Amino acid sequence: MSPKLSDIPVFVPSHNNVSVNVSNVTNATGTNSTTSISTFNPETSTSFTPFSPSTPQVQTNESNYFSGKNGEHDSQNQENNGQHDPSGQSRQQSEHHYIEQDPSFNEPFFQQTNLYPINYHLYAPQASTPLSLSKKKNERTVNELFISDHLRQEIQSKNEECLKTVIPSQYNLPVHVEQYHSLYPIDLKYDKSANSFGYPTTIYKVQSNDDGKLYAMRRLENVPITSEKSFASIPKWGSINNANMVKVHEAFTTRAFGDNSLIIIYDYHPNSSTLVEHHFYHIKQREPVLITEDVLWNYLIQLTNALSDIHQQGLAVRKLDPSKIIMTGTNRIRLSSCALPDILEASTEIREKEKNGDSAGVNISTITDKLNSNMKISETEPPKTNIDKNKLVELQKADLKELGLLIYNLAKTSVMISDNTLEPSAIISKLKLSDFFKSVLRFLILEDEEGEEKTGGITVAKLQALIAPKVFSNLNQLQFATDDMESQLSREVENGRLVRLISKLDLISNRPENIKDGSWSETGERYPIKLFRDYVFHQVDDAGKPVIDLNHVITCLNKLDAGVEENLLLVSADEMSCLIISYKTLKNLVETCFNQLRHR
Ligand SMILES: Nc1ncnc2c1ncn2[C@@H]1O[C@H](COP(=O)(O)OP(=O)(O)OP(=O)(O)O)[C@@H](O)[C@H]1O
Repeated sequence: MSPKLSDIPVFVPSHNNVSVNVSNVTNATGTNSTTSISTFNPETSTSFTPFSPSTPQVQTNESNYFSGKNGEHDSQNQENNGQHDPSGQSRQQSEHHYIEQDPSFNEPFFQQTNLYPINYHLYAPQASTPLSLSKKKNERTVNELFISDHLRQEIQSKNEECLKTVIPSQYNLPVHVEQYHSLYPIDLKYDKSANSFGYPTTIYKVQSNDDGKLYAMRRLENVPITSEKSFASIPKWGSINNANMVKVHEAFTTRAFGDNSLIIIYDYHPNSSTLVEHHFYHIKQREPVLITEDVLWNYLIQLTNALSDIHQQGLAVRKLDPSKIIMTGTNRIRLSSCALPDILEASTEIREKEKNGDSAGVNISTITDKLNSNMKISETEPPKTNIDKNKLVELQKADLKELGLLIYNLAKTSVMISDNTLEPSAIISKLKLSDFFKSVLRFLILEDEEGEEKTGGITVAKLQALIAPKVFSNLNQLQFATDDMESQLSREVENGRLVRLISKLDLISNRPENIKDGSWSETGERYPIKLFRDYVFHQVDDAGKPVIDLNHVITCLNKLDAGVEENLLLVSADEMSCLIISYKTLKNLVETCFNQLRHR
């Protein structure tokens, strides 16, 4: 049986009782009471002595005053609000406990924080199957209050990747290469394949000592670069900011690895995978992703976007290989080794000229000397690029053809082709793709010499015009994705607000330096804050089990942060004292106490 509100002994400040009508305090039985009752008034009460009569005035009958709907909780939580029940009578437990939705998860949500690897769902365990929850329209699950689990997991594992380190000596790595330190081999297979560029290649996550940021350092071993003219295109590459290209920062040679390594510094994109890894390998228990027409359109549009900027800068990619395109987020791809083919080709040309007695080259020691004196090649006066115009046009056409071949090869994986003698045109006809897509593929890879003479050949501009209708639907999806991200962000903004509030509450309550005299948290303005903290975080049910209900915590903290007029009933753990106070008053108290703390 629930007690009547009028039976509850009321907190009496040491002076100046203010009588209020408590009609807006919902009592334990859910009916409104109009009993006249004293409220706590911090302005008139500077010190508070907890009311502890020798005979408890609180009726400890079989259910206490938190046992029913009390106006502070939604209908889901009303059974979770029991504080310590001296009678020991147990009450049916709430079905909506935050933890208990997952039977395998027996620990309270904060108890697994130091386990490794990180449990990404620690912050808000996933409801077993959200679809099976029959919720009312106004009801929310815990998951809906936070950033989605999938996105959080993705961001956290990226952050984790950023923090990874190895001991340099274990991997035979230099402690630093120029201003870049904390080298971490990204490709943990540590496989130094020479397939792509003809030189063994490794890629490291590094940190710059200049700006503290992380970068990806690609190293090619033993590259015979003899002139800084090999780096002539780097400033141009560095000036390109394109969403589908990994930004190039600088290039130099170094002897830090004990050889003559060529180094290129790129933006670092944690947890990325190459298209080959993404579509053809099982990595980290992830299934290879199926290549559908939507995926192909998506790649075609993004790569066209990258080529467009690169060609406009008077450059060519020269290498459009699926192992040199990385997936840096959901459906987001980037060209990952730009500038490298330019450097290698320029250095070969220079070496050829040197062999033929041309003095265009500069000795490698000159470059290393410059590097040793901290002079970066990307910062020097850029030597003139000497790709002639006709060659550039040819290279750019080759880029588009390579793009066509890349998409064609990816598309081909979706059909079984037993006859190896089939021409590409016949294979394209067999593909289970729309006619529109097939016509774009034909345009890219089957444009014959004759057609080229008539039309001037393929260019990015022509490709852009051809795929324009698809670009708009892609744009539409992108904008939806941005909307989704924004709504996720707005939820986290709310959570950030609550973290600040919890920090304030914790800074104010139970300060160890004041425990001896008990004068800080136990009396005056701090007392209601302490009781509120217990009310939010330290409730126990009738069986003495802690009530772990995140909904209750968030609801109360939100009301406190908003400073709503609603009153709530706070009871001390020994049930000797209780008080009625509004969230608004509590909010002011928290602010006052926090400011006092700052000026102590
Ligand atoms: N800028 C970057 N930031 C973060 N990771 C990257 C970056 N560029 C590449 N990677 C990652 O580094 C790994 C190795 O890339 P790499 O380009 O060497 O591919 P690969 O398949 O090893 O090719 P190769 O056979 O040429 O060595 C891949 O997992 C790729 O996702």
